[in-house]
Amino acid sequence: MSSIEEIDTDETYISDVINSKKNDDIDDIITATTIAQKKMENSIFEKLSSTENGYLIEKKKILNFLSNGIERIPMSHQSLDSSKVWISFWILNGMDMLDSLDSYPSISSRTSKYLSILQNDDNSSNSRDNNQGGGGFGGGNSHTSHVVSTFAAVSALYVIGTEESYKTIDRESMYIFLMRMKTKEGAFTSEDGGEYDSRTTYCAIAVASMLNILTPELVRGVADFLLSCQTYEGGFGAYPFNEAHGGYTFCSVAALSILNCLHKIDMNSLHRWITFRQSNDGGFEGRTNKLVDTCYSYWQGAVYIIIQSYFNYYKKQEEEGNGKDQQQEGLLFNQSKLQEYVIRFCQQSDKKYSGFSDHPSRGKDYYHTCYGLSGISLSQYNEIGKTIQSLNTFTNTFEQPSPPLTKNSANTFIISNNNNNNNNNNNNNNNNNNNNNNNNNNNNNNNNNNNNNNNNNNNNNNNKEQLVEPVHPIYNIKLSKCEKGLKYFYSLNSINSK
Ligand SMILES: CC(C)=CCC/C(C)=C/CC/C(C)=C/COP(=O)(O)OP(=O)(O)O
Ligand SMILES: [Zn+2]
Repeated sequence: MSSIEEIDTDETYISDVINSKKNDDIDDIITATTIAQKKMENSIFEKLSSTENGYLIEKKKILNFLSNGIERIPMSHQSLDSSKVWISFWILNGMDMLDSLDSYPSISSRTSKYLSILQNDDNSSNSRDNNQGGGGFGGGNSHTSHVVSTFAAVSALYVIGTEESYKTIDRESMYIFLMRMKTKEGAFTSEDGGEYDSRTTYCAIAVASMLNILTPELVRGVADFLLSCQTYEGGFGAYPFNEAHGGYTFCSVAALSILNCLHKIDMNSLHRWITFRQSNDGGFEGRTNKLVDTCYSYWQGAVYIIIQSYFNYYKKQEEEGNGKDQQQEGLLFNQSKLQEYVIRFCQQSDKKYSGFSDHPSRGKDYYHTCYGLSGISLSQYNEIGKTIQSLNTFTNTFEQPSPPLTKNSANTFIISNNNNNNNNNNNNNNNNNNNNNNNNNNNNNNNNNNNNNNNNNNNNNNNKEQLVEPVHPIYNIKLSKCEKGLKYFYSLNSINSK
């Protein structure tokens, strides 16, 4: 994850940039971010001129990196002790997206057992009114429960997808825990006495929906809280009046989708905001005028899919009314450029290992490797939105999940060298993102992106081994594992809410 402090602002470089400043135009104002952006563009130019980095996902080496991490976490990660559960999820999910986890049954079983140790399921002193007690998962050994760690643990157990992993979860104590986290504002706190925001609220709602404990009592007031986080820019902040941010926009929009409340969002303003978040580098930025980062390939990418799925839902109804068949188009962002950013610029490989970094000149890590793969996956399946329409609660079909997309049935989109030539040309016309919200001329973005995608569509079916498994945009879990888990938990009795 990036922050201003992480940006290397060496003084010679800054003075070079300042000296090259020609006039007082507002676009020439120099900040830490504009300098970091310039540096990033330079490292992209270097990668473009070197033959080293190609367009292929180095699946075997990524698998080496991930499977090695489950055995031994490097010393550099020791500060992430409270994120052990997250590291488990990033690694397992990465392996699963490469369709390899199930060939390592011992890893799955050992991780299930490990995660069960992190669960605080002792409810002996619990009532829904007191503010201490059990339920949920902690982030590391002997840690108290945290809603975000709980989401990671439940997701990891879903990814493992065995009876052993499902049975690890104590739904009764989980429900008590989540109800205890609920605030009068309709949000959920992170832990007893902790902070609340759209991220902790998404985690609670996602967990409850995955475990079939999403009761009316639990969801009351939640949509209103999330809706109040939408900003004048169109994206969502962590809480009301906070700056719009990709991570929190994902949380709000994904949770509102689970709650079947997408129609209450100012969708045109959200769509406009997110359209400006794909930069000329191909990657997504999280906020206006900030750097692109690999992890937003998922956080923002998923929101694009949800928006598209929402628009398609209404379009479909309209077209069915007119007796027309629904045409499947490309996605609403430039799929080719996104894949190029992640694979060509942010894949960091040596002889044995490979993974993704946030920016082109940085080292790989498990977090960006997981979300890089998720983002690639979302951009490879043009019909993903159709699947979530039946998996999500537009039609309240949690009880009857539809068959997942498979590699064979999907209309896929994989980057190749040929695509890149097209893209370079398109990119000149496609003034995709000036990071400037005042620039209404850029409203043609989507058309350009769609044209670009459509030009490239189905050009590349010769390279199916470059596909990453399709993931669910709302849960970031492989569709087949999502369906399996939902079927299991929705075959159990729903929770007794009072
Ligand atoms: C389910 C779950 C846990 C969701 C979390 C979603 C979330 C909040 C993701 C944001 C991750 C991120 C790159 C933060 C950096 O913010 P920054 O302000 O340092 O970076 P910026 O410059 O890109 O804005
Ligand atoms: Zn990141």
